[in-house]
Amino acid sequence: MDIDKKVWEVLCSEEDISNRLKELGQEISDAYRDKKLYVVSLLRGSFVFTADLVRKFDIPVKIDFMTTSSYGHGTESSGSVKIVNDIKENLEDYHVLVVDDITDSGLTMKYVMDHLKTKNPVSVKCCVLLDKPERRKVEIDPDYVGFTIPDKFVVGYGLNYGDYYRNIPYVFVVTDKDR
Ligand SMILES: O=P(O)(O)OC[C@H]1O[C@H](OP(=O)(O)OP(=O)(O)O)[C@H](O)[C@@H]1O
Ligand SMILES: Nc1nc2[nH]cnc2c(=O)[nH]1
Repeated sequence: MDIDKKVWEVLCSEEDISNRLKELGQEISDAYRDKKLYVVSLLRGSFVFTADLVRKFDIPVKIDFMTTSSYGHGTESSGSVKIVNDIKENLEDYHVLVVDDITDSGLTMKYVMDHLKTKNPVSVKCCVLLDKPERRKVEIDPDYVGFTIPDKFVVGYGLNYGDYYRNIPYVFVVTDKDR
């Protein structure tokens, strides 16, 4: 895909995202009030979403990061998820909320949640900004979803294309100029 020969179509604007994050932040705060919450954010894609989401919480929270990788520079999952960097903290006694930018095939989230369960937390749930259920290869139904989106490769707000565009403050899809 040569991105210069494409049209950018905004799918979730900055305003859409900001409004939805306020709702999600409240919902999650209410669900975990008086519980010990540990957010585990999956780098690299979720760094923008996590930073904005946790600032909407009105409860205390611990935050750590794992680096996972399965797409490389392409638009299709390699099918195998790598944990490039694991978290160091002991999760016993904590309710874990895994935060990621997108669930597509579901392979990353399933793999990470199964991995974190071996660390004996009280519970493991997940929150994703974008859910693309049409693409699922494994059974997973995210607990908190910002937006359910169609089967399109999306970019921006943390999501990359060829290692670029993560800093664009909204989510967009790329389509052919002559469409
Ligand atoms: O549901 P899946 O098909 O597994 O896809 C979702 C994963 O793909 C992307 O990560 P990627 O492996 O591209 O690494 P990145 O976070 O560095 O962008 C994205 O950030 C999710 O973690
Ligand atoms: N940038 C990007 N990464 C992904 N990883 C899984 N699905 C997607 C997607 O639609 N866009």
